[in-house]
Amino acid sequence: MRRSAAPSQLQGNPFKKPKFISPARSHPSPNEEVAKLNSDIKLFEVAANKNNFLQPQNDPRTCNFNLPTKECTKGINHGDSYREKYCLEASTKTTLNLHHTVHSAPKEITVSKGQEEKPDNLVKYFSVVWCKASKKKHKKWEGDAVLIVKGKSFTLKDLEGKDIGRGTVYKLKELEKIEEGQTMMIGGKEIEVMGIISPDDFNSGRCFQFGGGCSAVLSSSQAAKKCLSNPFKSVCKLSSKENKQNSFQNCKPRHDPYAPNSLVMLRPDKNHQWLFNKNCFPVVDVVIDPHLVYYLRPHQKEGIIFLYECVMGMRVNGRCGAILADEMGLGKTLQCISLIWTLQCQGPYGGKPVVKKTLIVTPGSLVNNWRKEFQKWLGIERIKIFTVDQDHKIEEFTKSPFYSVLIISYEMLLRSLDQIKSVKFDLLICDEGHRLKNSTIKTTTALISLSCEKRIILTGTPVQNDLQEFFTLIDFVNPGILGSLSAYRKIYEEPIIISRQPSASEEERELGEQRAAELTCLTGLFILRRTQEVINQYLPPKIENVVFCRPGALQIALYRKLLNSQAVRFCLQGLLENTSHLICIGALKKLCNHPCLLFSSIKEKESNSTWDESEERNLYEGLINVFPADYNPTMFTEEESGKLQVLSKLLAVIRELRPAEKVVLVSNYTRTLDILQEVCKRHGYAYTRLDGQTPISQRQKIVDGFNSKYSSDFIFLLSSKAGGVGLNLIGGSHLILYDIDWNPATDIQAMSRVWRDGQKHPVHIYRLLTTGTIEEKIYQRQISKQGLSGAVVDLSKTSDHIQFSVEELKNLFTLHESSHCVTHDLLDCECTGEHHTGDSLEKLPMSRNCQLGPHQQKSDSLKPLSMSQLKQWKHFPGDHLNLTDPFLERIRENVSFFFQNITNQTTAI
Ligand SMILES: Nc1ncnc2c1ncn2[C@@H]1O[C@H](COP(=O)(O)OP(=O)(O)OP(=O)(O)O)[C@@H](O)[C@H]1O
Ligand SMILES: [Mg+2]
Repeated sequence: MRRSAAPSQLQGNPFKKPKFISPARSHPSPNEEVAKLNSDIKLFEVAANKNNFLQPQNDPRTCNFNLPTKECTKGINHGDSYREKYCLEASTKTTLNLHHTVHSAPKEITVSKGQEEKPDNLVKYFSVVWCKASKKKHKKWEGDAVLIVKGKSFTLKDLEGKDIGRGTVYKLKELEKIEEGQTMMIGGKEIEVMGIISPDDFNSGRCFQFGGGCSAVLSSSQAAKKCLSNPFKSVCKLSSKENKQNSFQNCKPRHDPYAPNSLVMLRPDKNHQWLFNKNCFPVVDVVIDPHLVYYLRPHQKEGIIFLYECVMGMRVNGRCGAILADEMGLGKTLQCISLIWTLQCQGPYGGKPVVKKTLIVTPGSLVNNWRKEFQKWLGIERIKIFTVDQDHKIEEFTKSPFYSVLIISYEMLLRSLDQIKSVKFDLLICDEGHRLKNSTIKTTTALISLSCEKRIILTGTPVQNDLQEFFTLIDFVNPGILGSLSAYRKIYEEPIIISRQPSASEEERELGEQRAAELTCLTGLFILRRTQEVINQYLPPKIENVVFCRPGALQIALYRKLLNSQAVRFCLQGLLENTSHLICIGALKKLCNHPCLLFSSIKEKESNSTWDESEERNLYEGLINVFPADYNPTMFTEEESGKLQVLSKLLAVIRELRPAEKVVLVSNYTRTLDILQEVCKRHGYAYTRLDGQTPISQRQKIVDGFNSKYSSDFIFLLSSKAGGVGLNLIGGSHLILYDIDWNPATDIQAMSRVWRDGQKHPVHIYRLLTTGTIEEKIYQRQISKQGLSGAVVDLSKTSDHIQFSVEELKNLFTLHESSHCVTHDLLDCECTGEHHTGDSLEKLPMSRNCQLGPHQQKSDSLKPLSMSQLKQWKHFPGDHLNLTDPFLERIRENVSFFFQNITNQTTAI
């Protein structure tokens, strides 16, 4: 009879475990087994030589599929349904460990206890698998059970202790000679005997799913609660000598793998066992704490499985690194916390915890956010975390065995590297890890020098846009996997870059594409990126507006004067130094924010002793005369800046229409924030502020204060570059980007602070741009192809890194005074700017540039828009008659044009 695997073979049968023999010994002939394993290892080598690091899988749960080279590139962006999809496309050759088990317990089986036969000397116990008696050829074992035999009578109990059969046999002999491997019909069921259970195991209840020392049989939720309230009791406690002796018998999953919705990790295959289970411990299911599973989103469950398989070395032979590059706000923190908590209490071999100490390195402003997230999901008792700050020195952690997780900022890590090296960390997590992209920078070298093998990088920005940086990140998590840097350059980087040149031949193009596909295939095994869409359904609507604000009269006059300056003219003739254009750009940007910023700048420079020789002289000459004679920058007015006027009205209307809602106000400049702060004061708006000067230790307090429903703060002033990365500002539901950055990633980072999990209100985002000015040009650059090439996703990149041709500079240094919206003029839109309701943007394929090839380009969502996508947004001039949005209605007077897009639209906004 051919049977499909029984649950015990799939998931582990606790009472089979005492009989477990490691793969190397389980075979009747050890030599044969070794020979087989060796051939497997050779297979790996061949695969590795072909740059294929996939492991063969013998686990029946494995989904097999071939990876067609071209399709491989998609693997890097696993969608929510990737397992399912690939499983359906099953074939038999190569295998990816894209499998996990989410069980639903059979409903009809209920928990019962105390029904055991009273054991006496004649009683024997067996672990069995069973199925209903049938004459079918292909039968399927239906479950594991315990067979209790007493004289001529028998009882069959399922793993929750419930009787599923009982009776007597006619011949005593039948029951007397039961042995392992035997199949027999009993009480209308066919059974196969898997092993003998000791009376001790039966009596203690250990042979049952939930049996504890006291043989209490709990329902799954009770069991989960029990584990949670005593996190260190169960598996972790089995370290005393006495307990060790029993540990083989005691090994069972910490949580019920069969409970409804349980999240069970992949069981290690033979090769993994061969490599990592030298002590031949029984294999135990690793089950995510049901308390956490309850909260996890589907993509987060997938993410945890992915991280688990990576760090356990199950995905790539012998490599334990992973990059979780989920877009911002997808809950990378929770996924890591779930992983840490799991590995700290469980392991596949004998249930022994895999990880004792974890090191989390994160930007300073997020140190306390991590602590908060640990507390949010696990409470304060389950896991002892230590955060390093001014009041908590690292020595406290190194000297105490009490803490299992250390959270430290990158800066502090450098300062205390020696102490950190003295601790053995089993897991290293680098949050916002894109900052490790350069292997020569100190932080990266410091982290590389740590001996920890299991390494995870978390980043919200895609990592494959710069191939050099890509190598560094990959090589950090899985050292050596791409070979040496020089080989990598030759094999991948050069052909890929050449293939992207417009002048590339067909042959070069094809080669580049294939290499890119291969590289993606290879690294896709341990890089996971999901896009914002996976959580859209949990988020409220997002109303995104690009608001083109008319410049004030003083702004226009000053703008004209600046463009006529000698400095700008020289720039356009290519006559000035490399950086001169940056000074001109800087001045124009200041002016757009508010003329008083420019005024202060000029005054500052003038008072400087080097003024006469300074480059600014050519730019600022005569400018001061354009300001009114008695101009006082501290007495600035709102009318002097188009954007400030709009902002002021916007704040007023939000206050009026949504008095309970709060606003995050973002600028990249501290001086601009000063002005915005002054506006808050003048209008009596309560505010709070976080910028580069805010001490790290204060930051989380400020964030928490603002997010609290009891806070009276109306406005959160945020310098996005200084500390916006990774922050959760869900207390605010309106976000105003007061100025624009060259790098769309900076703006996207800022915008993602409010539209994230936990947000209760519809989110309104306003991006303010001054009509016809450099701000529009920067925006166009962000959304046009040119803007995407290179500087897109790197937060450290600014205009300093962007090269401009004279032609581009000419365009930058032009003021379009008569246009309502130059950006719209460029869109090639049929509408006359009257009112255009584009298709919903969600329907359109989005693109984000990536050096790894065209196949990548249609997958992401939190990305800079392209021009054609913007065209699909609703757009209309400020004087349009039927503005349905009450907020826009109130600011229209100072606005020349709007673009609007709504995500997750519902009727109530
Ligand atoms: N399953 C969930 N249910 C409810 N809230 C969640 C869930 N997962 C995450 N969150 C919350 O969502 C917010 C964003 O999560 P998190 O900070 O981990 O995002 P992230 O992926 O690290 O984003 P970023 O790249 O911006 O740092 C947090 O407040 C977190 O507590
Ligand atoms: Mg984060």
